[in-house]
Amino acid sequence: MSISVSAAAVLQPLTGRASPPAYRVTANRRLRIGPIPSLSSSSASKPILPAAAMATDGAAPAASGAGSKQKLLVFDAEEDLAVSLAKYTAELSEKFAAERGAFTVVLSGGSLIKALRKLTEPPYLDSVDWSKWHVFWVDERVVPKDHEDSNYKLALDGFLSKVPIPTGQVYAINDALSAEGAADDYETCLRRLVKNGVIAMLAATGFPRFDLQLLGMGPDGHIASLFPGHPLVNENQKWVTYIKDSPKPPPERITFTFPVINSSAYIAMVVTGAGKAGAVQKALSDKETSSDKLPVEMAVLQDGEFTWFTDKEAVSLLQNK
Ligand SMILES: O=C(O)[C@H](O)[C@@H](O)[C@H](O)[C@H](O)COP(=O)(O)O
Repeated sequence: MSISVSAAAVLQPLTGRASPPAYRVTANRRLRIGPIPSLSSSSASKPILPAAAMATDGAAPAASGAGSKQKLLVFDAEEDLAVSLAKYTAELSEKFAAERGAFTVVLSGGSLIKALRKLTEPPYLDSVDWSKWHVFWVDERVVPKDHEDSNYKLALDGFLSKVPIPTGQVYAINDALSAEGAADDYETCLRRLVKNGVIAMLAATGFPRFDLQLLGMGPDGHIASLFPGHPLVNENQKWVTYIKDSPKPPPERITFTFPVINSSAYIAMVVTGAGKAGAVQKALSDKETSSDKLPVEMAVLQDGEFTWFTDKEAVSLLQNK
C-alpha cells in the first residue's frame, strides 16, 4: 500500500537536545509516500517514512486547507513521545507568550493528560512562563467537576495541580447547568475572551483561533465529542455545542465544533496504541474522495500546523504488507 499525506519533500530528524530520535515530515505540498519500512526495529534513529518518498507536484492537498501543514511523528515508546510533546508545547508557549502575551491551550480528556506529564518536571516546570497560559477544554463531560468522569478533574489531578497556572485562567465548564446551558455558557466565555484579546480570532473564518489544541483520538476516529456518523460533525455555526447521546460514556457532553478546531494555529494529535491503528491508517490513507470521513479526517486546519504524535503500534497498519 502507499499512503498520502500533505507533506513536503523534506524528511528531517528532529534536532535539539531534549528531542527523542524521531523524524518528521515538514509539510507544504502533497507527497505520495511509498511503502513504509518495517517498524519492528527497536532503533528509533531510522526514519519512519522512507527516504524514497516522492513528491507529486501540482496535486491538491488531500486533507489540508490552503495554509495547512501536517507532520507525522512516530516514537518507539510513549516515554519518548511524552518528552517530545513537552518540548513542542514549551516552545509554542514561549513563541505565543512573546508574540501575544498569552498562550491559549486547549486540552482533551483521555490519555493525553498523562502524555503531558513531562511538562510538570524540570526543566519545564521552571522555564515555562505559566502565567501566560489560558487553559480550555475541547470537550467536557457534563458531570460535577469532582466526578471521576470529569475531564477537568483528570487534567487537574494529572497536570494543572502541578504547574502554577493562575486559577482564573483555567476555564472549566459551569457544572451546575444542563448540557445545553453549559455549552452556551462556555461559548459566551470564549466570546468574551476573544473580545478582550486573550483568544485570537481567525479573520478568514470568524471563529476563535486557539494557539494550541492538544487532542486525542478514539479508536473509532472520534475527536473531542465529535463522533462518526453523528450530525454534530456538521455543525458550522456554533462555537460550542452539546451532545446527549455520546456513544462513549458518559452520554452528556459539550464540545467545540469543527470550525473552532480547524481555526487553530497548532494541533497536536496524540495517538498511541494498536487500538487506534485502523483509524490512523484511514486518516493517513489516500482517500480524499471518501464520503465517510472519520471525524479525525475532518480536522483540517485553515491556516496552521497539524502534528501527529504517534507510537509504532498506532501506525502499525501503515506498514507495507
Ligand atoms: O472526553 C473525552 O472522551 C475525550 O476528550 C475524547 O475525545 C478523547 O480525547 C478520545 O476519546 C481519546 O481518548 P484516549 O486517548 O483515552 O483513547
